[in-house]
Amino acid sequence: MTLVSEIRLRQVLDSRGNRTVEADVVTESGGFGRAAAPSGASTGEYEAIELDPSEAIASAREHAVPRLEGKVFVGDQRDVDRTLRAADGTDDFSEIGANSAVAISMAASKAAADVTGAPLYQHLGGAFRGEEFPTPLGNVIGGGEHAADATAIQEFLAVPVGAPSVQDAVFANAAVHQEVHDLLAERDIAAGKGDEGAWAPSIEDDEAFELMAEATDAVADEVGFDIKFGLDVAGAEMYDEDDEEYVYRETTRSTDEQIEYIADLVEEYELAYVEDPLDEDDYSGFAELTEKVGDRTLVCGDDLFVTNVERLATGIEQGAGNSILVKPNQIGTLSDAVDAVELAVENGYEPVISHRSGETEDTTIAHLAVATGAPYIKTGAVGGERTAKLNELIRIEQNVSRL
Ligand SMILES: O=C(O)[C@@H](CO)OP(=O)(O)O
Ligand SMILES: [Mg+2]
Repeated sequence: MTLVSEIRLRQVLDSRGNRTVEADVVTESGGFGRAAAPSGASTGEYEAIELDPSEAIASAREHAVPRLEGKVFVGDQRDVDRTLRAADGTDDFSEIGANSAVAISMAASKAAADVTGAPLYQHLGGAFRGEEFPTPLGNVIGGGEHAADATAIQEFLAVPVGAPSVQDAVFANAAVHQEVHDLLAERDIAAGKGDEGAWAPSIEDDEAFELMAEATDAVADEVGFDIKFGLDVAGAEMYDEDDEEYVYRETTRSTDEQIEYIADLVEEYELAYVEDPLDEDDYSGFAELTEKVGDRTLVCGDDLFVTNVERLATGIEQGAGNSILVKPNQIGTLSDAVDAVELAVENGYEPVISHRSGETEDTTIAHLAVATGAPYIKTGAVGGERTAKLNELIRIEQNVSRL
């Protein structure tokens, strides 16, 4: 075991051109790891706190770095993460920032993997990992908080359920993205891209459903395996608390109507996945929808659970959802993220390891997905910061990844 000898923190750019925290961790034996914090736009109310990167760095240098350097063994991830929590001293990382915490936590894991010479997924998951791979959920049409004047539903995601390999799955999602572009062009609909590289046309959700159905069918015919699709509704972003209704482009829906609407969509389009169909406080709405369609589709909590075991435990108690989105920066450390995966799996909830809308070229989540044997990963379909993770999965599948 080797001690952390030095932690360097700096500001770098994320995919939106915003500043974010990058950490380097160096060990006494010369191991090295580097990681950067991603950042959300449709952030949940109960997420750990992201500070302005310069404040996060200053605070981490004052409170966390002195407790880690020369004191903590880099391979003891739980101790690294416990030390970050103790240095912060709050429940939500509001002192050093979840952005500093997650960058240091992930960089430490990479430094530890470097020391042992193992790929990161093996360091995190053990010698027998690397046989099971997640199905990638690929965002191909989107709007909500990720693009102005586009669909009300935040993400329409291709789900290549029948793909024989990660590589086939990743290529299929990119092909669906391309097919949607061609269908939009045929209909003379102009579209730029949203924050995650999905097409962001100014269309009603109904039309997006048609496009997704057509595009996934066309690509499935070409590749010869089944491709379904799913949604991130990002319900909390469309919920108007005063009027107690969900606000779409041209219409509004009460909670009951929203549950009915989503259940009908699951039926009509055989949706494989529905994330945040309801507001982040609505455990009972989630439970009602799960009761209706949970045997046919994944009902996933993102803003509902925020990768937090306490919130997940409440959901499990109430039967709210059957799946959890896992974003390390939402909770602050890798240990916390793994705890959420483990609690989910023990209770029959499917974990989906996820990127943020603001990303970097960091590939930690690809390794985390393989390390935990997660059945799904959500990390976009195209765009350098998205393909960084997807291409890393392809390399891991070929067993040629390092860091
Ligand atoms: O809502 C989400 O699931 C994410 C990622 O797609 O978006 P953001 O990072 O903006 O919260
Ligand atoms: Mg979401």
